[in-house]
Amino acid sequence: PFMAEDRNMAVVTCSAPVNIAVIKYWGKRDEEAILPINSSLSVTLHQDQLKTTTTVAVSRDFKEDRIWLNGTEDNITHPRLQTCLREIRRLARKRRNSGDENCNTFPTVSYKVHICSANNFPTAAGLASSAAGYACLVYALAKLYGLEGELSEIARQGSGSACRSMYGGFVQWVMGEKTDGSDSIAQQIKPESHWPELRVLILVVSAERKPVGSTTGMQTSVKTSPLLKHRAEKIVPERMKEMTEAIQCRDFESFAQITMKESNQFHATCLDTFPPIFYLNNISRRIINLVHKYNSHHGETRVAYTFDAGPNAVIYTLHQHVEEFVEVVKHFFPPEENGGQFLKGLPVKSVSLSEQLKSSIQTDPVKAGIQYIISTKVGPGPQLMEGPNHHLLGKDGLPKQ
Ligand SMILES: Nc1ncnc2c1ncn2[C@@H]1O[C@H](COP(=O)(O)OP(=O)(O)OP(=O)(O)O)[C@@H](O)[C@H]1O
Ligand SMILES: C[C@@](O)(CCOP(=O)(O)OP(=O)(O)O)CC(=O)O
Repeated sequence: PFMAEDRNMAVVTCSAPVNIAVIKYWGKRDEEAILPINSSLSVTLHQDQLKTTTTVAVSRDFKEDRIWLNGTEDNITHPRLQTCLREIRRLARKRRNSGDENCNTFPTVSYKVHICSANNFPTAAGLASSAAGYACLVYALAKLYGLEGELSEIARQGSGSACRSMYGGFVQWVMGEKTDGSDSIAQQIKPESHWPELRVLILVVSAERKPVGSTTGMQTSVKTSPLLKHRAEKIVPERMKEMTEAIQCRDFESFAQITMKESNQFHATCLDTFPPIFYLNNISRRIINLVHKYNSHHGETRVAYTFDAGPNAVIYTLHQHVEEFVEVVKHFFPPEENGGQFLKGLPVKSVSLSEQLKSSIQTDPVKAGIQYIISTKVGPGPQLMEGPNHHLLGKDGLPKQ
């Protein structure tokens, strides 16, 4: 039903979400297969605000495999991209050879593939584009060839964190122990409907490209940081259990505490790396202080921060606290007058702040310290997008427009 047969072309379009880890993945035990030194856990964000869309097409007319990313042709020989293509084709061949009669409804593996992908958020903003990107690619190719079963193992080989974007809601990536990586897979802990009050705010601090990418950064950390080793062996196993329990019980206090401690320890291992890696900047550190002062003013943990390999903050909170916290952010990081829309995503009403709250936070406002906020929530996993209007490739197999 999802294949528009046109000039012998089969085409499928899918979308996939971003995920933000609350137990961080940092460090590999196998670079080639992308096997981590510890398990990790993340929240899948809603695709209404952030998503990758990918169209894949095969045709006997295509002369070679090609890929377009955000409008421009990219290098198809990228090793991780090649691995994902190879693994999907291997599965498709295996199914064909097994004599499955359904497989005649799906295209033959020998045709070349055209891939066209776009992120609806700035790739340069440092918002986990590789996770949504590889999850989307693997999911779309699997739909094209009619493949089912464990696909997170393939997405993992595109980018480690991508395996977690293969599911919605609350997802763990079990590190596994086998050398072939077949047990290093993602699993959903709870679906997106489990904790409807949970909200996510992304405070975009800087749109610059990061100085050290995740892949090389974690390589250096594995080689040089004794703290990372201790963390992987002793701390993460314990925190995985506590975090899973906090999510199951919708215990925001514990969820928030572990999330912040995890972020801080991840950045501590970056500082323990030699030479050290700095992902946080002065604005990031001001956000951390602001969150702690805000929580202590209220005498309970209402918001939690987490930072990945960049200065942008991701805030987890509950819906009843969103309006006040966004107002606090606006007050202490007043937007540029003509800086464009400050709040994107789910609507947030303006409220007034008490003088007491303002004075208990007690820091100097930093104008334009935060560029904009994306307001979103927990969301589902990858989706098949039906209907030809969604396709990013035209009938000629080339990007539209
Ligand atoms: N839509 C996409 N489809 C396929 N690959 C993508 C897509 N978007 C990004 N990528 C791949 O991911 C790379 C960017 O990944 P990189 O790790 O540098 O940044 P990031 O994903 O934003 O951050 P991080 O992975 O550290 O959280 C791109 O160069 C490209 O190879
Ligand atoms: C800080 C992180 O976001 C690191 C993500 O690293 P990547 O998945 O981008 O790394 P590669 O496996 O080398 O592609 C933490 C996390 O998402 O768990």
